[in-house]
Amino acid sequence: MSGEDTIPPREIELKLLFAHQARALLDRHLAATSGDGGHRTHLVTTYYDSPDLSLWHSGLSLRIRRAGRQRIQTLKAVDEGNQLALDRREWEWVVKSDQPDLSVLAGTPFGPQVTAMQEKLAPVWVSDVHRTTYMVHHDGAMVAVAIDEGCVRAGDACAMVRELELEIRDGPARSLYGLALALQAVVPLRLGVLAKAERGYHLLTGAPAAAVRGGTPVLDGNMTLADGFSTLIRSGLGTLIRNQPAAGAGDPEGIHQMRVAIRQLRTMLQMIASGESDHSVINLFQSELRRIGRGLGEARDWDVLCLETLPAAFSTHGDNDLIRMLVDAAQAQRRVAHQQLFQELETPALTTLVLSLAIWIEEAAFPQGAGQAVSLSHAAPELLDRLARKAGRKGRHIGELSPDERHDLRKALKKLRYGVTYFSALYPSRVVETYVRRCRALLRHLGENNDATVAATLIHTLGAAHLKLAPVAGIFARWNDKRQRHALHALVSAWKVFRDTRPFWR
Ligand SMILES: O=P(O)(O)OP(=O)(O)OP(=O)(O)O
Repeated sequence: MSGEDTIPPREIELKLLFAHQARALLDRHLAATSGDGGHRTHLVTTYYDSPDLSLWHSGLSLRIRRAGRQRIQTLKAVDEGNQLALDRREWEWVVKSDQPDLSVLAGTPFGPQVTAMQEKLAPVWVSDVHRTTYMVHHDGAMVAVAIDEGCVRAGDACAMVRELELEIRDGPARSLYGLALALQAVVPLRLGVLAKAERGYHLLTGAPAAAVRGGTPVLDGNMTLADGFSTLIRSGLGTLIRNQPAAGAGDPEGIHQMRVAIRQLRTMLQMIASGESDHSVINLFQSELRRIGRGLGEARDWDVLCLETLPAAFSTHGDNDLIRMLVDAAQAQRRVAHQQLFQELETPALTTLVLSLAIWIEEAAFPQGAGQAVSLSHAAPELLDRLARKAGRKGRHIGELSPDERHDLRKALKKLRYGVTYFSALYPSRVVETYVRRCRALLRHLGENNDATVAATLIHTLGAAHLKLAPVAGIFARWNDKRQRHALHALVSAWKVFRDTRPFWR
């Protein structure tokens, strides 16, 4: 590739993780599929940056790779998208030494920025992998399938690498998903999202994998409804998978973001289903999303109790043995919920679901019937009306709703808020903002209510398992009832304001 290209060269690849014992089977399968024994190389790649890692912080990685006698310098602009596959701008040059040659960067948009740091650049981490590459034809595409085994090193720290990289060489990028799913049928695989440079960064700094907030893709009113749904689902799948490392490390925000992504995906599938007569495929996706969402939900409930509710409930009580016992018992249950979640995330089920959903939308298995070909701006009012009507129905007699009915209202309102946010670019921002602000206020009070209801159930479970905790569970119950009464009061007022807000899409 040349640094002079006006269209930046891109690298689009999907990473998959596999277990050690799957290696031999993978090689046999790929050798049979590609019709050759694979090409083996030993790649030692040194990444360069300044002591304060400014290249990394500005989304760049600069490296020199030794493969045999050859040295290749690569500049990659870190993927900022939110898709399943990593999609990065990449420039490569053959160079003569192990020192970066910055003169060649002049043809890239980052030349001046990197050159200004010339004096400061030094090796920061190294990836050392044995790679076997197979060229595989799949569904009209040519894909380089590389099996990498080795490690990433930073100082004395080292992390094992065992991954499969599927890189599109020719043909549509969506073929990566189909190939990944085909390989998934041969050996259990899990989607991986950390580039080797990212692993080096975590090793060097000790920073854990961070949660990623799912952005809302901006939709254009001229897009078809089907394209709008595809864009949203792609983005939801990206958020789901990209939070897996943080969630798998027990980061509450990673777990939270995965749960939010599941809810959003379910909302979109429900919107798609509303225009279709055959729901069988959508129902399958929904039930798997619901199942995985349940594990995330349980872990999230214990997180909220331990990290927010209990500290707030006992903030004025000082040190007390029974309170400590209650907190310890809650923490123990939280660990159990996390363990169950980690086990689930270690299975290939999430990867299978995500790849199948990606294929379903990319390969137009995605339903195009019942008005999905109309423009978004044409379809949005009807869709939003439907969501608003449902929320309106569930909010009637708000002051008298049971906890379950309030929960239903909360779910309906969340769907409405997602819908409003997705289509917000189609309307003037001022009117959208007022509507969203009021909807959010309502959801906040419903959330407080829900937290109180969930907390009461969880504390009841702990109290039943440890009878000694009865007095402290009683103190908690009084505090919890009081905050729930406040939240209910605020909810009724917020509902009246929201109910009188004009739907901006009409
Ligand atoms: O060989 P590449 O360019 O795919 O790069 P890599 O060493 O596999 O690193 P990354 O994890 O960034 O794809």
